[in-house]
Amino acid sequence: MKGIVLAVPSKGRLEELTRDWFAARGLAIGRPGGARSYLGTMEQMPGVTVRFFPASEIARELIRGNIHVGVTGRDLIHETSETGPNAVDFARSLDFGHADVVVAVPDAWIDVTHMHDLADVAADFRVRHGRWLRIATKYVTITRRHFARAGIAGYRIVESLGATEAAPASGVADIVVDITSTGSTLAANGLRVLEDGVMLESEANLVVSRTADWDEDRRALLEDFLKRLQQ
Ligand SMILES: Nc1ncnc2c1ncn2[C@@H]1O[C@H](COP(=O)(O)OP(=O)(O)OP(=O)(O)O)[C@@H](O)[C@H]1O
Ligand SMILES: O=P(O)(O)OC[C@H]1O[C@H](OP(=O)(O)OP(=O)(O)O)[C@H](O)[C@@H]1O
Repeated sequence: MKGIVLAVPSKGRLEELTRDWFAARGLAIGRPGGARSYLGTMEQMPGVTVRFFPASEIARELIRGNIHVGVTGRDLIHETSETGPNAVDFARSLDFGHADVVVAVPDAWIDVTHMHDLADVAADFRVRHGRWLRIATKYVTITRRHFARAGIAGYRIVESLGATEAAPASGVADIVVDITSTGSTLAANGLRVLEDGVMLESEANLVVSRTADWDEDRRALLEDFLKRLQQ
């Protein structure tokens, strides 16, 4: 029988929580080769091949159809490509990895509380400051979509791979789009989320690829797998 490939996070904050989640449902994931090995085991489901990838690569490979099922953040599916959400099914939310992708501005921008205020700022920015409004983010796709919806076109994205919240204070950008969970990183950097600035609510999900190679055997296996996780 043909099997299915399940990808789980190899590192980062989702790794341990994912393994705990499966173990709690009687489907323990083993990593016999240790933390440096990228092949795992799920003894209770012999048809399932477990692979370890970074969460962002899991999103990309699910969309491309190179893996059948994976655990990753909802935000990463939306960010990886505009059409990402159409290429997958969010089979279930896993109740961890909760975080929001938000637009945040410096506390000092007291008149800017909503996206429409930001639209006014962006429209004037070039005349006032001689340059475009700069947004620091690693969420480029989500930012473009959300800003287009809000009718904001006058901005430039400064791609940031870490410590995004530091960008306004260091003069690298004016505002940020980033993920927030407790809000403490934004607060510590003197930034405030706009009142309608939540662009996406994310959490870890069990995601099924629609573009992967599915046949009858694999569908039956998926059904069995999902049934065993139903609790
Ligand atoms: N502070 C947070 N609290 C909860 N979940 C978060 C938080 N920050 C990010 N996440 C979620 O965790 C997932 C990414 O996890 P993580 O940063 O460990 O992944 P990664 O791909 O290994 O990261 P990187 O390669 O950027 O280090 C995303 O879905 C994101 O929404
Ligand atoms: O709202 P909070 O609970 O403060 O969490 C938000 C922070 O968590 C993430 O950073 P991470 O720890 O992944 O570091 P990074 O800068 O390397 O992405 C995110 O980019 C924020 O900086």
